[in-house]
Formats: sequence, structure tokens, C-alpha cells
Amino acid sequence: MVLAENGHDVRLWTHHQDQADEMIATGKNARYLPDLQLPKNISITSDLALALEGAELINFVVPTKAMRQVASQVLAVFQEAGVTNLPILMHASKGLEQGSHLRISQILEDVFSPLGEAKVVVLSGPSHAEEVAQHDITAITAAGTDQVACDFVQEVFMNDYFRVYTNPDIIGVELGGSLKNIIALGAGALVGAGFGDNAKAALLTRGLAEITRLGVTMGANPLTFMGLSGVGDLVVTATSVHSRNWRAGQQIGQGQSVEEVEAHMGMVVEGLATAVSAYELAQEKGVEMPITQAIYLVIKEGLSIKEVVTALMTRERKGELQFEDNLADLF
Ligand SMILES: NC(=O)c1ccc[n+]([C@@H]2O[C@H](COP(=O)([O-])OP(=O)(O)OC[C@H]3O[C@@H](n4cnc5c(N)ncnc54)[C@H](O)[C@@H]3O)[C@@H](O)[C@H]2O)c1
Ligand SMILES: O=P(O)(O)OC[C@H](O)CO
Repeated sequence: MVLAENGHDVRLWTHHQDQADEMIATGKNARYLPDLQLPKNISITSDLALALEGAELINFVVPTKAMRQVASQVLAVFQEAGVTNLPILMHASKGLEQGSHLRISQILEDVFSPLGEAKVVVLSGPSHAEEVAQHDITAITAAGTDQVACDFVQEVFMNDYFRVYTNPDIIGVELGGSLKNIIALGAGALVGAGFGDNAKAALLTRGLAEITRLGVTMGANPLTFMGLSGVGDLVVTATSVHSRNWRAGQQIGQGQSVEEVEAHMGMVVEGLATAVSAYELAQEKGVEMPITQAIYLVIKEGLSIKEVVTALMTRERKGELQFEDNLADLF
């Protein structure tokens, strides 16, 4: 909707034929934004080849677990059409691939490698779709290693209610956006289990510390986690009723099983799968992530929120900074 309102011709592809038919007939997206009329310059189709023809920018926004499959479908269309020059590939999804622990841009680079080196940009930051669609003020980050591609994404998306900053640190931006969902689940779980504001503040702060710890190990710039895609997205997701991750956490904190919560949400709760991937990645890299581990134990071993909170609070004593730390050495 932002792109269309900025005057660009947009093609919206869905794999559900009936959803496409309904949107074409009504001009509305009844399932996601029932009260809003879609701009007229969005054409809707379930024909992927039609959606891709001549596109300058492709935006992938399917759940992480569907990303490789959908990207492979796009590759097949390109190969069939004899495309040799890849358009800019962009995504706005937040997660790590199960098993490989790859970031989304790495999945896209991998899938499209038969056609050469892909220019991938991620658009990530504090942004609930419901609020963007109503023109509420949003500021977000376009990150990638190709500056021209990032500038292009910034240019086409920016307007007076949607402000885009560029950032070359795609590792940090993708990890910030993915890992905050684990902490948002935890924040909802604390509320569901009856804990208060002190607990929430402690979780967000120590959550950001462990996100940064894994991020820096993976090659990110620590300052990215102080930005929109780091602390910004953490705050919006961990404190908002719009957040699926927060709501899922709240229900788990109230005693519902993970399976029940996932089945009833009707939309992806990325933090559940990301907690497992991030825990495995942290183990592999030898990075301490106690909150992620706690959420992992709730998901995989069925521990209750109260049990993991007690375990977190009674861990060995620590320093927030070390007495021998030099501020200049921290970054
Ligand atoms: N909703 C938001 O406000 C928001 C904001 C920023 C980022 N994100 C991220 O965007 C991604 C998608 O989130 P969403 O809220 O749109 O989730 P969603 O569960 O609503 O799924 C998005 C779309 O993907 C489609 N889809 C699912 N599996 C598919 C497959 N195998 N093939 C083709 N299409 C498939 C669904 O039908 C749906 O139309 C997530 O990674 C999420 O973290 C969402
Ligand atoms: O609804 P959630 O929890 O998937 O969060 C949506 C976005 O990531 C917020 O920026």
C-alpha cells in the first residue's frame, strides 16, 4: 500500500486463488485489513509469472519457513523466461531458517545463485502493518551491502508517514528483527503469568544484551542494535497488542500449550521457530543466551514460565559491565 500510494505500479501475488478473487472483486483484503480500500494501482494475481514480469523490485514477505520454497518458485519462473539480470530482491520477513540457521538474505542469495550475485535489501524495524496501512508514523531501516539497492528501496518507500533510513549492516538488521521476536514472546509470557513492569524492563534490557552478544559474534555492528531494527523493533513488538509474538507469549504465560497457541493464531508467530534456531546457533557458537534458552525450554521441554523465570533469577551472580572493561573496548 505504501508503494502504491507513492505512485508505483504494484503487483500483489498470493498463492490462494480464492483470496485473489475476493480481493479483486471487493478491492479489500478482508482477512488482514477489512476496513481499508486497497489503492487502485495494486493489481492482484495468483499467477506468479504475471506478477514478476518486468519487475524492478521483488518484495518477499512470506513467513520464514516458506521463504526458500517461494524464492525457488520465483527462480523457476525467471529461468523459464530466460531472465539473466536479477531485479533487486527485497524482503521484510523476520526469522532464521530452521536447520541451517541462515538469515533470509542468505537464503535468497543461495536460491538465486544460479543467476549470479543477488542484490538483497531487508526492510526491517518497528512496523506493525495495521498501523502503516492507516498512515500512522513509521520509521524503518533498509539494509544491504549494495548502497545503490538500499538507496532505491529508501527512495521508493519514503513519504511523509513512512521514513526509511539506510544501513550497510544487513547482518545486524536481520538478526535484530528476528531475535526480538523471542524477547517479545517472553514479554507477553511475563504479563500472562502475572509479573509486572520491573520484570518486563529487565527482560527487554537483558534481552537486548543477548541479542547484541549473538549479533556481534555473527559479524554485526553493535550500534545497529541501538537503532530502529534493534531496540526500536524490540520495544514495538514487546509492548504492543498488535504483536502476534507478544500475544502468543501472553497465552503461553496463562497456561495454554505452545501447540494450542500456534494453531489458533492464524498468522505466523516467528518467535517460536526463531527461539529454537537461535538457541541452536548460540550453542554452536558458544554464545550465552539465557533468555532464549528459557523460551527454548518452554517450547521444547514444556517447562512453565514460572519455572524458567526462577531459573533465570537464581543463576550465578554477574556484572552488567566488568570492572576491568574499557568503554572504548566494548565496541
Ligand atoms: N505483520 C506485520 O506487521 C509484520 C511487520 C514486519 C515484519 N513482518 C514479517 O513478515 C513476515 C510475514 O508476516 P505476516 O504477518 O504477513 O504473516 P502471515 O502469516 O500473515 O503470512 C503472510 C502471507 O504469506 C502467505 N504464505 C504462507 N505460506 C506460504 C507459502 N508456502 N507460499 C506462499 N505464500 C505463503 C500467507 O498466506 C499470507 O498471505 C514474517 O516474517 C513477519 O515477521 C510482519
Ligand atoms: O506481530 P509480530 O509479533 O510478528 O511483529 C510484527 C513486526 O515484526 C513488528 O515490527
